[in-house]
Amino acid sequence: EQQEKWVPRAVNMEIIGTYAQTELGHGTFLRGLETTATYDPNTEEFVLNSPTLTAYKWWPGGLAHTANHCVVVAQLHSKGVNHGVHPFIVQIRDEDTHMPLPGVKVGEIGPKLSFSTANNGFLGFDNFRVPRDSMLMKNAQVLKDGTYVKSRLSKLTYGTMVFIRVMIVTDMAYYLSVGATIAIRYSAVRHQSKPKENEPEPQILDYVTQQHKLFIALASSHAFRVTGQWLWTTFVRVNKALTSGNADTLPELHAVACCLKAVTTRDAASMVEACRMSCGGHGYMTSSYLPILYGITTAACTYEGENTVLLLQTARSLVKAWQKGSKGKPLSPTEAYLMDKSPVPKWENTLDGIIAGFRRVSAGKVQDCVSKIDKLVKMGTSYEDAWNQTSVRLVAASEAHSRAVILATFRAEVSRAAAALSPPLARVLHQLVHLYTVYWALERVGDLLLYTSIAERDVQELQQQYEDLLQKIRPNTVGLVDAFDLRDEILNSTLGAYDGRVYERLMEEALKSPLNAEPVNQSFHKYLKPFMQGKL
Ligand SMILES: CCCCCCC/C=C/C(=O)SCCNC(=O)CCNC(=O)[C@H](O)C(C)(C)COP(=O)(O)OP(=O)(O)OC[C@H]1O[C@@H](n2cnc3c(N)ncnc32)[C@H](O)[C@@H]1OP(=O)(O)O
Ligand SMILES: Cc1cc2nc3c(=O)[nH]c(=O)nc-3n(C[C@H](O)[C@H](O)[C@H](O)COP(=O)(O)OP(=O)(O)OC[C@H]3O[C@@H](n4cnc5c(N)ncnc54)[C@H](O)[C@@H]3O)c2cc1C
Repeated sequence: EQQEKWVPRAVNMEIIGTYAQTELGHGTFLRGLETTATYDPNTEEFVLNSPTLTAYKWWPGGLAHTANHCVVVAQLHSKGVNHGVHPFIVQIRDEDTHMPLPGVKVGEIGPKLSFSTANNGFLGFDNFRVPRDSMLMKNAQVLKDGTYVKSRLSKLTYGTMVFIRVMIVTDMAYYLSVGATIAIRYSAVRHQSKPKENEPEPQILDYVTQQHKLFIALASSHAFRVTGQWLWTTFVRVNKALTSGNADTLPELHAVACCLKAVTTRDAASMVEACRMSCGGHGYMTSSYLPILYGITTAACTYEGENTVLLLQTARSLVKAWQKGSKGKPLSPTEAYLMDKSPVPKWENTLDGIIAGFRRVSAGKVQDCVSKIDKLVKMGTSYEDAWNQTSVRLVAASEAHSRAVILATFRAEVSRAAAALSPPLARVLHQLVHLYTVYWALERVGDLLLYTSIAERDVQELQQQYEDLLQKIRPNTVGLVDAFDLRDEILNSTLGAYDGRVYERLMEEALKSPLNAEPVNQSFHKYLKPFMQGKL
């Protein structure tokens, strides 16, 4: 019924909404949100209120001037009882005049690192009344007399966030494809230095250090696209089960969505920054689009769940799985490897060997965390304090788990798809899987030395494998980014345009600057000249 009321109006853009959950005082700790929705049975309305400054909603995208409705997450009070946070759909602006409704205080939060077009806003309520059916009642309900009917599963309130986190993994694949396209095309056009005096300046793409900076971004885009597809399929399956009342697989989805969102956003932000730096000074130009792209990707490390908090959510699941498995109980498919108690096998410098190695690392880290927590608790430390004292290791265990999931998924999905591909295409994609896997083995060689039987000669061989792969991928690099098929209008970059006219585009953009409208800028007469004449 509520969907019939609201969805058609949202689809035809009569309703422009945003998701107003975060407040000035709380973004992570949802149970600490202060906005209240108090039910009045006499009028069958909820009274929304922002009792403090920190209760003001702060951040929602489009809230300042675009949205005329929003989903507000508030503490639901009925018959004198606080039933916790629940979502409400609330009209905040007049649909004709767009004026804020009486009792609504709304505005823009100010300049940010990026997302300058998102008009993120603040929102406060002063005893603002909304009808009872504003409460989104799919999970929990409030009856006309104020009786609260609890959700069959309180965690379903958090469901929106799982959906967006699942989408973010695929978003990161896209952003990395943009960054890699810009930086690799620029690196094919840019010539610099003379390592061989009797030869012309080479393409900077031929410097192996440049390949080291950029090819991992290219490979990660494919890894995250493939992992994002797998995660979406998992989400659809879990959601289907939820619809029929079965929530058994929700905890596993929540855990894997948390760590994949955290790891893919952090990797995307750091790799886009590497793409920017690989373009030298021109990468620092706004017209290159790389600074803006960095601002977009680094924001994802914070929104939809701050990365550390999410990694700790996954760690919570891994510790619980370890404890469950230690009692002989079955584990979820993505965590089942934690109970592999077989002896550490001889190390193999193969994809399967490395993936198995990362699973050993994750399981070993989880076991170390459980042991440390148990030891602290036995010494009289509270579980909460023991958890906090172990949290750096817990985050690392979560990251290792996430990497094992990405490595295994990337390899499995490309192997499965390869049969339907032309041999040359299959070969190139396998090279990207190989590069991605060996890159992370070398990045985390310390962990592999701690938890597997990898030896020094294996590491040396992996380093050589990696350098050989850079050489093999080089000839196909520009073709691989062209294959993303990103139009110039989408890339929005002087460095990444398909025609490679980098210098002409840089100059064209520079000349558009208002500061070039006149040969002597007015600042000379207002400030420089008086200063030079000692009058300032
Ligand atoms: C193109 C670009 C577009 C950009 C758009 C950007 C839009 C951005 C929007 C936003 O940022 S919206 C706001 C996002 N905010 C968050 O994600 C908040 C993050 N915080 C939390 O999720 C929670 O605070 C917390 C981390 C879960 C901790 O809260 P709490 O202490 O109440 O919970 P716990 O005791 O840790 O866990 C309770 C229980 O619930 C399970 N659980 C938690 N979250 C979920 C979930 N999302 N789905 C399913 N289950 C969840 C958790 O595992 C615990 O279960 P048990 O272990 O007790 O069984
Ligand atoms: C670009 C952008 C768009 C956004 N859009 C929206 C939106 O549309 N709607 C919306 O509701 N919100 C939105 N947000 C807000 C976003 O969801 C929050 O900023 C995010 O959830 C983090 O919460 P916080 O800002 O309170 O940070 P905090 O939680 O205060 O984090 C600060 C630090 O504390 C640490 N910390 C917090 N809790 C723990 C813990 N339990 N254990 C260990 N460390 C901890 C964190 O790791 C972090 O280092 C947006 C934010 C950004 C940047």
